[in-house]
Amino acid sequence: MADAPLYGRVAIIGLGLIGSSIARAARRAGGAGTLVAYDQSAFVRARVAELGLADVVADSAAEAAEGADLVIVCTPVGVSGAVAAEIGPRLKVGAVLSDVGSVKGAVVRDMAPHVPAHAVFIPAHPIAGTEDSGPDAGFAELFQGRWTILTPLSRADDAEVERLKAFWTAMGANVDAMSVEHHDLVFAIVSHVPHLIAYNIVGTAADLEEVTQQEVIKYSASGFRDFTRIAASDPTMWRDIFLNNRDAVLEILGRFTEDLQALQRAIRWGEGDALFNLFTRTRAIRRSIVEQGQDTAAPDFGRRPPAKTDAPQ
Ligand SMILES: NC(=O)C1=CN([C@@H]2O[C@H](COP(=O)(O)OP(=O)(O)OC[C@H]3O[C@@H](n4cnc5c(N)ncnc54)[C@H](O)[C@@H]3O)[C@@H](O)[C@H]2O)C=CC1
Ligand SMILES: O=C(O)C(=O)Cc1ccc(O)cc1
Repeated sequence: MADAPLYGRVAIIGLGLIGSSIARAARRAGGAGTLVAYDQSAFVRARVAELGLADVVADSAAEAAEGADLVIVCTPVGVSGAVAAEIGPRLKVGAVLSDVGSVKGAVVRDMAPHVPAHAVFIPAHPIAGTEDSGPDAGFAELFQGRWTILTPLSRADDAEVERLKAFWTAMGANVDAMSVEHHDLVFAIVSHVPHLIAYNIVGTAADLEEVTQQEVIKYSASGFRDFTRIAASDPTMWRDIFLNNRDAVLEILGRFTEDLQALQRAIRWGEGDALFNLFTRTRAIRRSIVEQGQDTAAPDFGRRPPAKTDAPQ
């Protein structure tokens, strides 16, 4: 990290898990000269002050954005357009506006119209998080060794994209760039639909009358436990993700449903080879993720060493 901070004044709007982690990580990395925070919740603003997460706690998003070199919107994606409408007119010449939303197409659609020509909008998405929310859930190491995806809108922004990339790199992230459309399809399959499946299976178990709530909790030291962690993720955030990445999620869900029906058929007709071949392929995917060190987001629920053989038992 160079002696001078990458940005003089950084404003963070929304100080939940991600916003407060950026505040902590940016301060530790020396990425910001002055940190300004605003959250619509008075409770969160008070907590940010108590925890000393920012130099200034502003009374409105517009006040936070005033004079900032970098503004990062860290709210649920459903309100990012309204936040941009409020801060857009207050962005100074040369300011960079960014976000952390899990969806990019809808965020660009909703935010970009409010960005003045004298500012630069660079959407971003850190692929790091937990099932927890709020300013107390954040931590400075959250982005360490994780990807952050930038979806720049124009080659004209290249110099600012490099500076934002350096900001995320200083916080420990690996940074990649891709188009908005590609982002939304990729994260529909690797993040959004898996969350939907977790919400669904936990909901199905909760609704089952023969299995009591007690047994669900008692015997959940298996795969189901991993699903319950994911299904504990923030309801507002995930409602907004599904409503705002509708097309990509529906496309992947369509394929998923077809594949699930094929599995159903294989079980019904005793097609063991079809099951075995799929499970062998999926085991290889898991192993390559582990080898690449990308399995550190979730707690380790008693993982056993891999079996020695892949032959059917
Ligand atoms: N939680 C996760 O694992 C990840 C979340 N994201 C994205 O980060 C964003 C924030 O998520 P979290 O930090 O997890 O949520 P969170 O629920 O912990 O924090 C969101 C904060 O935004 C505030 N807020 C809501 N509306 C606001 C408004 N109009 N003006 C100002 N503040 C407002 C809330 O009071 C809350 O403190 C979401 O867009 C989400 O898609 C991205 C990567 C990972
Ligand atoms: O907690 C988990 O397992 C996550 O998958 C965290 C997460 C949630 C949403 C994102 O857009 C990125 C990461």
